[in-house]
Amino acid sequence: MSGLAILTAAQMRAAEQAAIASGIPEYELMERAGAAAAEIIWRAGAKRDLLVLCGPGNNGGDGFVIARLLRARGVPVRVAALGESRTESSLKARAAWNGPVEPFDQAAPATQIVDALFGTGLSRGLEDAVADRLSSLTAQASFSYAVDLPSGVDTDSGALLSHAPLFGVCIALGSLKPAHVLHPAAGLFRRLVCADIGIVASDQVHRLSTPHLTRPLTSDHKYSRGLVAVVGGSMAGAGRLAARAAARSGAGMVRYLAAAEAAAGLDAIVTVQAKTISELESSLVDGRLAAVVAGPGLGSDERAKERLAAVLACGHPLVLDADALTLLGSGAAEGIPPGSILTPHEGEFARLGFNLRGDKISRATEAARRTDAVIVLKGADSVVAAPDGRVAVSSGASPWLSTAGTGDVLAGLAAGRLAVSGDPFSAACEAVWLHGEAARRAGEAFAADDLIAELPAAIASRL
Ligand SMILES: NC(=O)C1=CN([C@@H]2O[C@H](COP(=O)(O)OP(=O)(O)OC[C@H]3O[C@@H](n4cnc5c(N)ncnc54)[C@H](O)[C@@H]3O)[C@@H](O)[C@H]2O)[C@@H](O)CC1
Ligand SMILES: Nc1ncnc2c1ncn2[C@@H]1O[C@H](COP(=O)(O)OP(=O)(O)O)[C@@H](O)[C@H]1O
Ligand SMILES: [K+]
Repeated sequence: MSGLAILTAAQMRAAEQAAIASGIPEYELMERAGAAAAEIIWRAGAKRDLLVLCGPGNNGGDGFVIARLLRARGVPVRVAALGESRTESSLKARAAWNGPVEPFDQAAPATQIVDALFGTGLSRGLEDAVADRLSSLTAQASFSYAVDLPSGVDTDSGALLSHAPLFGVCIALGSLKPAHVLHPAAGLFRRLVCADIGIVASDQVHRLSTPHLTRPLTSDHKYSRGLVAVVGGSMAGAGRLAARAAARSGAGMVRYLAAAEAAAGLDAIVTVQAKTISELESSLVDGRLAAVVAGPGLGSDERAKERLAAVLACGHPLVLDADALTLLGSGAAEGIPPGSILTPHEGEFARLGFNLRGDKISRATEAARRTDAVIVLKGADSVVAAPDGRVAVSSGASPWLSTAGTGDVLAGLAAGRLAVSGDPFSAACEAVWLHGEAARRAGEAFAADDLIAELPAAIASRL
């Protein structure tokens, strides 16, 4: 499963250098980038008047190419530059522009605006006056495009180095960058398009793509399709949400290992009384178990600790979430069975005690390496990282997911997919995608239970 590649600024520069070494001149890359962007702008805005804001580097160079090509198609184009062009290619692009260049601080608004001020070379925030003017010109335009990146964002972390407006379209050049998928930068445009300019890049880190799921075989039976156990705890509702999500994930069978007299809320789920540690231990002794979920509603007292210890000792691939992560704390680097998945949100991630700084992709990748488990670092931009360095980043999930219990649903779903395929990275990717798709189908103001009801349709859409 692989989607669009995501490259850091340094990786993008290396890929660009490799393309140049293979015989494509840098200026040719700029012409390709400008042509691809001009085509997208032409299709959206046709002959509406256009203002291109050009910065001093190659992002500005792309802007001059866009201006020239659209003017040749009959678009009334004006160009405003922020100072002189400073790179060889941008000087060439500027020289090829056959119209006037206005000073940036005096440019009048236009129906369409192109932000080609800064891209991957931005090293610090824009000056306030520049950021304010960019925002004001963008707000006054009906069509707005950010070339490569909205000016003011940090390419590798998605942080805002200065304030930036909301753009209609962001035109990523050559490949995606982390700022296209990580918040807050990923929230600065309504639509993202990636223009192919002939750069070849590894997709070790990529945008989460739509999964290809398979139907059960005629030879399948409930155990071959995957047996999931959900470890119940003191807050039974959370465990039941996980169990019911697992039951609608495509897995063959779900057992709910109850800590109290409570059924799982779906007759198809087999409730096993596992109040005592020895009951829990013996219910986990089953070679057919393909995935065990623990954490949702587990609790944080001594009993919960003992239950978690029994789970960690069982040897089956685990999905650990919520209280299990909090109880693990800094013990997460040891003792997690192979093939497991951890699904922390940022708060739980911090409690795992890795003391990692930096962008979300790097932190999740390092945590996956240290735990030898797949990490799903959740949020509006969920990062799925495998110990071998593969990463998939999901963006664009419904903000309505920020409601209680949706994480429990994700944990059960991940366990179900893990039981089906046995591959923790693809299982986690499938779960995050299906979770997002179920949310899209559930619409607005849904409860976590409603999300579960949408899972079969979400799965059906990918068969
Ligand atoms: N990497 C590639 O493969 C390609 C890159 N292209 C374009 O080139 C861009 C990168 O170009 P550059 O590396 O020249 O960088 P940028 O054009 O993003 O800007 C860097 C320039 O701005 C200055 N600068 C940085 N932060 C500033 C600030 N806050 N205020 C004032 N000046 C500041 C720097 O000193 C440098 O001169 C990409 O985003 C893309 O648009 C395309 O031309 C084609 C291919
Ligand atoms: N603003 C948001 N936009 C998109 N998805 C979100 C947002 N906030 C949370 N989510 C998703 O919702 C789920 C919440 O999980 P979690 O925080 O563990 O909640 P709970 O513990 O209540 O189940 C995660 O899958 C997360 O990625
Ligand atoms: K830009």
